[in-house]
Amino acid sequence: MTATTEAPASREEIVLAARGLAAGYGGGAVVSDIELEVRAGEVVALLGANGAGKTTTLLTLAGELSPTAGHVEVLGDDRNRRLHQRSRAGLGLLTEERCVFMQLTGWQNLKLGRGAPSDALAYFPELEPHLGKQAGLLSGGQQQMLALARVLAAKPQVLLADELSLGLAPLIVQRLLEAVRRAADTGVAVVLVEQHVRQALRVADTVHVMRRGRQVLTAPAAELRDNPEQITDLYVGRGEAA
Ligand SMILES: Nc1ncnc2c1ncn2[C@@H]1O[C@H](COP(=O)(O)OP(=O)(O)OP(=O)(O)O)[C@@H](O)[C@H]1O
Repeated sequence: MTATTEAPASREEIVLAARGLAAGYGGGAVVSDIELEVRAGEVVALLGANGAGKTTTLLTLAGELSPTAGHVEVLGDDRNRRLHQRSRAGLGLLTEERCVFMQLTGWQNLKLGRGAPSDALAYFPELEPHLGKQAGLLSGGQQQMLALARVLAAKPQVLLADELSLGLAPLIVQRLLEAVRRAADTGVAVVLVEQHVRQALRVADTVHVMRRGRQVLTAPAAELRDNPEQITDLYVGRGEAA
């Protein structure tokens, strides 16, 4: 759930940052030395092979996990806040599990959000004819659109999205990522964890590639679009600076 209690951030303002961040499970760090800045209107993609530490990083940015070192700043607040507190301040999170109430209808799902259903439908008008159905009976793509629409309708200042595209057809992935880009173009700061490298490069401004819990490349997406293999090489350690 999200809320918008802060004044909207101006472009170029850093609204989310990780400084020397380390985090993990049960006291041990599985990600370390994470340095990241996200400005209003910017889409930052976290890429990397399975197990590289993308989700762990995202959950720590959200406040689901506490840092074991370093800190996260959200909208100027560098205290170790929990997810519900960051949500109240204007952070929206979509986790890998589809954030949809399967027993409720599409409409009920939208009404449970903090934003207006009409704002949600402005992102995905194709959902409208299906909103009377129980969400559990919608397709995977429709469920994901519903989840993203509900979060975006709440007008978050920061959106963290983990593998929106998991198991979905390329055209749906494109739709979802285009909506994320549109939201960023209205000023939302976005961090996107994505497996589809080419699709991510199309919408991202900045890319961080992770390997074994560390950043191995930070670069403007535009520099990588013609050579996405450079990224997947890094997944397996090829092309990494010695
Ligand atoms: N709940 C957990 N408890 C213990 N270890 C975990 C937990 N979740 C993830 N890990 C471990 O942390 C490391 C990083 O996992 P993480 O999910 O952050 O990677 P990822 O890059 O998001 O991978 P994927 O693309 O497969 O989701 C992995 O070694 C993983 O096994």
